[in-house]
Amino acid sequence: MRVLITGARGQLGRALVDLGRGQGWQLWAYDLPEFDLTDVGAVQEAVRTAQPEVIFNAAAFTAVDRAEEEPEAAFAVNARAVATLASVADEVGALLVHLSTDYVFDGQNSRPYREDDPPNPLSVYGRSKLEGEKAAARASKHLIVRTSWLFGRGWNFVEAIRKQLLGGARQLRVVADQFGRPTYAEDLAEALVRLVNAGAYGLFHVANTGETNWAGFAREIAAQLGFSVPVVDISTEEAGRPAPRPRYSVLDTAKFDSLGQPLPPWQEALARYLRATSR
Ligand SMILES: NC(=O)C1=CN([C@@H]2O[C@H](COP(=O)(O)OP(=O)(O)OC[C@H]3O[C@@H](n4cnc5c(N)ncnc54)[C@H](OP(=O)(O)O)[C@@H]3O)[C@@H](O)[C@H]2O)C=CC1
Ligand SMILES: Cc1cn([C@H]2C[C@H](O)[C@@H](COP(=O)(O)OP(=O)(O)O[C@H]3O[C@@H](C)C(=O)[C@@H](O)[C@H]3O)O2)c(=O)[nH]c1=O
Repeated sequence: MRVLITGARGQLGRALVDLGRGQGWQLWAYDLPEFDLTDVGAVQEAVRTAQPEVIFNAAAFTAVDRAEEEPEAAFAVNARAVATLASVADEVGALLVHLSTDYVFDGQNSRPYREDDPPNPLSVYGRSKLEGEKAAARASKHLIVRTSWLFGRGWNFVEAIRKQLLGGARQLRVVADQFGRPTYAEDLAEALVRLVNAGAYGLFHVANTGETNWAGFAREIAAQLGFSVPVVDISTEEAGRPAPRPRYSVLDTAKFDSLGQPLPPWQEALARYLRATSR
């Protein structure tokens, strides 16, 4: 299969590249600085040269707090560049696989969010990703996958907690009033390939099984790393982050799960990630 991957050195991008090499794909893998998704000419040239059957767009502006200060940059990558990709995907007849986020929801639900629940993003990042979904949906062949709380090779919440623990923190203070589903990039990459191979299109929610809050996630990370450092529950207000985040953004993955196997429990996925990244 001829495959083009953007954001190839990001968490998901790396997992996709590894998976693709193992499956013998003909791969075109791009990322900053040599490839800028916001450069229309560069995107057109890359896609026209590769003539891919599938484009995985794993590139994004993912700094949620920084996006509040830099909306133009966030919208350029997360929304406008996706419109370019969608139109050039159509030109070469490629399937566009695009990633989105639980942060398109406002978190007011009391049950997990389904694909047809109305989005209402609270943050610049969430709004830019929702615009990106609309742009991706204009490609005649598209697969849009919302996921959440990703950890993979790169910078993520697990690494932020590990850094504090290794730095000798005597306690951690972590938000306990935001709920979601942690997801391992390797498992997500496999799920994307399964969806593509099954000929799926449209919108899907994909995440590891189970749900927690950030404090619960931090406790599990500390326990699996062998630290007995206490994790103190704090509120979103106490954390004082610039970007508003949904209080409850648990994704309902029944549509994906019904195609075959649900992804493994997030605790088991975390154990695999920690083994793979132990130093
Ligand atoms: N991380 C998460 O918790 C979640 C992520 N998602 C979505 O999943 C997808 C993958 O996320 P994830 O792997 O974590 O992302 P990462 O931030 O790990 O990787 C994104 C990659 O895109 C690159 N990139 C940024 N801007 C450009 C640009 N203008 N041109 C080319 N490449 C660019 C980044 O480069 P550089 O690092 O140099 O900026 C980085 O290598 C994204 O669509 C994201 O919105 C959804 C839910 C949760
Ligand atoms: C590291 C840390 C975070 N927190 C809080 C801050 C915030 O409210 C929450 C999450 O922190 P982070 O900033 O690491 O995570 P955040 O960047 O909000 O993660 C999001 O990223 C984007 C890209 C997505 O699409 C989402 O699905 C989600 O994964 O935890 C603490 O309270 N204590 C801590 O020590």
